[in-house]
Amino acid sequence: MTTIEEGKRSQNLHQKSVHRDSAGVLSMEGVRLDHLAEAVETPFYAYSARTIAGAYQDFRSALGLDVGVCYAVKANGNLSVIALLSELGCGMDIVSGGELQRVVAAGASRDGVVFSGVGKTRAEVEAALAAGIHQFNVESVAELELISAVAASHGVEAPVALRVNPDIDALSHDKISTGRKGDKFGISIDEIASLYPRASGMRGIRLVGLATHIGSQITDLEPYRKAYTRIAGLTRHLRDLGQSVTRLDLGGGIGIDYGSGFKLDLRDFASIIRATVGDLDAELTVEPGRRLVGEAGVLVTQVLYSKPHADFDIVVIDAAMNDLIRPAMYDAVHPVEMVSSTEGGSRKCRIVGPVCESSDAFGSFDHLPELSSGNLVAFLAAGAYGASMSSTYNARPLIPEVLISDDRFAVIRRRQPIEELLALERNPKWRSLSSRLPFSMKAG
Ligand SMILES: Cc1ncc(COP(=O)(O)O)c(C=O)c1O
Ligand SMILES: N[C@@H](CCCC[NH3+])C(=O)O
Repeated sequence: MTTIEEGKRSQNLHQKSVHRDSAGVLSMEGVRLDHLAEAVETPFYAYSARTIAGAYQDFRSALGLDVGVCYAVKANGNLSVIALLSELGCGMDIVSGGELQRVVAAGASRDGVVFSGVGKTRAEVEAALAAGIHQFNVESVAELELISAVAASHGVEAPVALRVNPDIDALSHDKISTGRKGDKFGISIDEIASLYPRASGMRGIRLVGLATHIGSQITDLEPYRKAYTRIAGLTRHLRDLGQSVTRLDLGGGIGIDYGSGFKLDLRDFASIIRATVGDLDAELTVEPGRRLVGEAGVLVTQVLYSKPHADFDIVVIDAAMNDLIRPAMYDAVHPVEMVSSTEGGSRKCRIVGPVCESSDAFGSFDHLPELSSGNLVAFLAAGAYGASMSSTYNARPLIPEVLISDDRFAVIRRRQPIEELLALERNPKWRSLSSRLPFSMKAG
């Protein structure tokens, strides 16, 4: 990932969800973002339904119909986004009971759900079994044993793939790499050959195959080639041992363009899949998140104040790290654009949010005009891991999300009224632990 000092303008505005209309105003599917900012108070996220659908179709046409696509819900779990992808035929990759509830509430098919994650609880396993999901991607022996016991106690079999840690460096940011030895994800590739036959004999387990996921925002195909080659070798080895391996889940992680002008070509990704695991006659699945929704979203925000310095201005906007944590957490830089283009020179600025942390900063930029109070700016490529990672730090309410489709918009998450949060804190309900409560009544 780029560092915070390398803030860029978007090199390919036309490839993104927004364009400049004839008046020079940033628009999404015919909706002017300045008009939207009058209808929905800033800051807010706006997503283009057409761009999300287009991103899904890109996967479909690159991979062909025989590779399943499960959307990694963590990237953007808004029900309208899940529903949009599900209606197009996309399956879902979840990592928590909450995401399962979201998928069910959005009306997505439960038999298209894959459940990943290192810390599935008994309650989550029970909920997923009751929902009849497609597959558990199991990340440890202890988790396998829990699923076995829970499924057997309910008299059902859990469809299980073992998530392999292939010990491959995805060459992405350290904090979002998941497939190196020592990362917390998956089961070491060295252990799988002995574990697989044991797992296939466990009660309550229907072992269907292998899964892997090496990291996120991957911009180099070689790690995929290496990881999938290892998975192919392992599959052949297991089959030589007489084991049945019918499904391979190849994970997600395909990167998007955050302003460099470069992103992986999905047809090259598809070629690697075909070259490595394509001849294994297995059901193949990929789990993209960011690549399906990232470029579809913008964060629209307003300048509050500008503080002039000798060489640059510190520009305080009304969005902050609690709304978009990626710059603070990964030193990521999202391309920024004025909503209304202005003629004239540029002035170096450092864009910061109002939160009381020095890391509440969005980057340094030198392509923008001198910014002043009331100017609208939009951070691009903010559809993934934006709203879904937001928080209420500094008692800032969660901001609205808006879906735009063909000249129309719908508010799909409203600004969270602080009163809702305050009610419980103001009136704590005291209870005694002496009475044993059923699980469903526990605090929470
Ligand atoms: C198991 C799993 N699958 C899929 C994804 C989706 O990743 P991305 O949004 O980078 O495609 C993630 C996140 O890294 C993940 O942990
Ligand atoms: N949250 C990360 C991606 C993590 C993907 C999930 N393992 C980001 O914003 O880039």
